[in-house]
Amino acid sequence: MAVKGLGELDQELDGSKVRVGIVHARWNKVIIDNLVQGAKKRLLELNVKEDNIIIESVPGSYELPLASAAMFEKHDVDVVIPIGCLIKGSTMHFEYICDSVTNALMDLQFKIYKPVIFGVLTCLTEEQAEARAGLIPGKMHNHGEDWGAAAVEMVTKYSPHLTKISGNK
Ligand SMILES: Nc1c(NC[C@H](O)[C@H](O)[C@H](O)CO)[nH]c(=O)[nH]c1=O
Ligand SMILES: CC(=O)[C@@H](O)COP(=O)(O)O
Repeated sequence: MAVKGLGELDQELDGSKVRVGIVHARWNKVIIDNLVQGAKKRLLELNVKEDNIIIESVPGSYELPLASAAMFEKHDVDVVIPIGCLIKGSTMHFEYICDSVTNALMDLQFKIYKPVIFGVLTCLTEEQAEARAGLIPGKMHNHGEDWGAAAVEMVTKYSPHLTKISGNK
């Protein structure tokens, strides 16, 4: 039995009223395309309406935090799934972007009290990224699917309980 993964849900999820923003980087496009497609597939399976899934792109993962913040205002979404794929090169570029993007996405949640999913792969090799995008048959599943499910779960379970602390309606 697989140890990794989201595990079983503890309640049924219905995304029929949930609006989701997906903002994805264009770096490492083959990986990104599959991750976005996996996230969208899972959202539709959880009854999110196609019209309520708004997808935009940015150049690279470094641009994801600001664009994620803007998605809430621009499209009035309940949750954003920023999707990126960072692959280690030969400089410290990878480490700085991994660290700053991760922190910025976490911080964003506590500025606006709305869920921001962590849809960023931080891989040491292209093969690691391909496996996590479900591109190597029999190896790993498409992690985009997990991010779609996490988005609906976070809105369903927690968004209604963040109104007092945030002042959001
Ligand atoms: N090396 C990767 C990048 N680099 C680009 C930056 O994210 C950014 O777009 C640029 O520095 C302009 O601000 N982005 C990825 O998403 N993945 C990488 O592996
Ligand atoms: C996008 C860059 O700035 C690039 O030079 C970083 O190089 P590397 O990915 O090999 O660390």
